[in-house]
Amino acid sequence: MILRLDALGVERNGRALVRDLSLEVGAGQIVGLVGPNGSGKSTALRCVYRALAPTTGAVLLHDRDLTALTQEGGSELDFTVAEIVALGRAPHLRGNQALGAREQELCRRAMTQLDVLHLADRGVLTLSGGERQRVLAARALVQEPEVLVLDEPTNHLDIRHQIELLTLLRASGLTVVIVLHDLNLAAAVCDRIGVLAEGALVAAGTPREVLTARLVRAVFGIDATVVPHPLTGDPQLLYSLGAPA
Ligand SMILES: Nc1ncnc2c1ncn2[C@@H]1O[C@H](COP(=O)(O)OP(=O)(O)OP(=O)(O)O)[C@@H](O)[C@H]1O
Repeated sequence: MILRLDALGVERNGRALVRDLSLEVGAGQIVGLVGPNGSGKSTALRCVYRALAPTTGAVLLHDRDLTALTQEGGSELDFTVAEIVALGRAPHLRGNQALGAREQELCRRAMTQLDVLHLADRGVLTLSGGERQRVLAARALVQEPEVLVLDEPTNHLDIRHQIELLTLLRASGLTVVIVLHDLNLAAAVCDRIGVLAEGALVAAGTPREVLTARLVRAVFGIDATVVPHPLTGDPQLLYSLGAPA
């Protein structure tokens, strides 16, 4: 087990934002967190990438408590796209060492994969939401991280770029923890899904085990018809709007 959330709890102002959350992420797995707005997904992820210290419990990377490790900060002021992506290599370089040929090739490949190479010399502050999101994904990829933690990485992306990003994640073999709102995309990309409601894990398992009409009704309060995807067999949810008044 690479990553383990062990009875994680986060409290703020006497309110439990995350309660007793335990979840395991195996090597090479893509584990999704889904749930309604405000259910604690981002708060849980913040504990994983150490932006937030849990009130109780722990996040363990290879059985080592992450809160004991140092935190690296990052700022994204007015850098160019190429500079931001290159910053992803910083943890692998010594001091002010410049990027070598292999490093530059890695950055170039990631920018090509995320379709931002043509933006290499643009300032990040001038980008659209989706372009910026893709630049941040390219930076994450060039880090060659042991665990990639992504909070709604498809936010702002058009459907082609959503599919391309998730396809890339699948092909990367990386261990990924990802928050997604789109349950159909979550079903397609995740090996396992954890469902949060009011800060607590209410279901966890494969997409097929978890994404049932009953669970969607109970957690999201909506009716959905769940059908197997005709090509992949993944559960897919069909929604219909209420009848017009
Ligand atoms: N620092 C904080 N102080 C007080 N309340 C907070 C703080 N951070 C988050 N919250 C509250 O905790 C709850 C969970 O927030 P969180 O961002 O984890 O939800 P989420 O599941 O990621 O939601 P969304 O789907 O809307 O992105 C929300 O009600 C939010 O308002």
